[in-house]
Amino acid sequence: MTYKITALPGDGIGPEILEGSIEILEALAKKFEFEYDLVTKDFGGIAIDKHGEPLPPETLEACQNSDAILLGAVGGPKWTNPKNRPEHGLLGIRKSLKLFANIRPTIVTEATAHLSPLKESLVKDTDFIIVRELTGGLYFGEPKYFNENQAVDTLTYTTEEITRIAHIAFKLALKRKNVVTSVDKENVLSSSKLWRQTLEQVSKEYPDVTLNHLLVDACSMHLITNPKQFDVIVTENLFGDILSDEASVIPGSLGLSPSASFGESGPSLYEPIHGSAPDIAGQNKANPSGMLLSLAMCIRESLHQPECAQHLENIVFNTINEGIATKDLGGSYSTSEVFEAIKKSI
Ligand SMILES: NC(=O)C1=CN([C@@H]2O[C@H](COP(=O)(O)OP(=O)(O)OC[C@H]3O[C@@H](n4cnc5c(N)ncnc54)[C@H](O)[C@@H]3O)[C@@H](O)[C@H]2O)C=CC1
Ligand SMILES: CC(C)CC(=O)C(=O)O
Ligand SMILES: [Mg+2]
Repeated sequence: MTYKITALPGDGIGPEILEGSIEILEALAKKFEFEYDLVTKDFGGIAIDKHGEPLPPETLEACQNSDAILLGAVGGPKWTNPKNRPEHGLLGIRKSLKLFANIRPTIVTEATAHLSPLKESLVKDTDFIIVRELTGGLYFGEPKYFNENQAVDTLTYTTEEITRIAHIAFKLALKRKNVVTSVDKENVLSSSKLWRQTLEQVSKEYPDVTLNHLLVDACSMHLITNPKQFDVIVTENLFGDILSDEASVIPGSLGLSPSASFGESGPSLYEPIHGSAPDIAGQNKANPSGMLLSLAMCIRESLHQPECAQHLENIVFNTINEGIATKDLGGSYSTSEVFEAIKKSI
């Protein structure tokens, strides 16, 4: 079977980390003897410049006809029109492909604990997954507008939206340590009251899984003071966005954290959790690890090559442990030097 992949490099450091990762995929496919067809499409700010919109129909169609999508990052100071921003393309693709479940893992082994700015003893053996609801909540709620005197965003969740993401979290926990921590703001938000109530309801179908609840403000503290307590964290769109950037500090850098987004069916999307990093774009300084670990998730989940995925993950961490790392991890290597070292290891 030849899998179809659409690559969306996007803006800023997006092309820098995705183009090198595509070369790594080529090398891995040769070694592990599998085939794929890859097309690259305009997306984000570059698509606004070339086609007048961040998610042109041709790009969406290519994604819809793919098994997997690899995405760099979008956005930047050049595109500030509130009605036509690169970020709208990102929300658009997630909604159009119904990618409601965003999986963001945080893993720290004995070998990688030294990379964290936090105490090694505190982070060693951390292994949790944030399951972020990705197509509801504040980013999508209507009405949404701003004028001179007032701005409105709407936070809406339905029982159906909460139920389907809850099932993802519980099923994941069954394959892990059987603990789900649901994060909300139930003390003040109506949507969080429904969230908590629905999580309790769904939990009845998973008697072997323990369900805990945390308010989001306290969770943000627990995450970096005792990250080992978590197994699966499930939360709504905005909280998951914020908590996952915070969680990226635990293994060492925002540039290290991967993600995968799934729907009920259709293509899945793989992207690092960081943005286009305009402050370092074009300088060959970006850490490509988050992109490469997202590629590994793609190879495992969409290309069904678990050995290859494991091989890539091992190489990414071995390379860093050999000291071949970018500045965000305390190293002095460029993006292209890291890619070269990884290619050699394959
Ligand atoms: N999935 C996406 O495409 C996302 C896009 N964005 C967009 O990206 C743009 C920039 O947003 P920021 O708030 O600056 O967030 P950012 O995630 O792009 O950068 C935050 C900080 O982390 C650093 N950083 C990020 N990725 C890195 C990497 N791979 N290696 C080394 N350092 C890295 C940056 O240099 C910066 O100092 C905005 O337009 C934002 O809307 C933000 C988050 C996600
Ligand atoms: C445009 C934002 C919602 C992107 C982002 O920060 C994310 O998905 O992590
Ligand atoms: Mg984010």
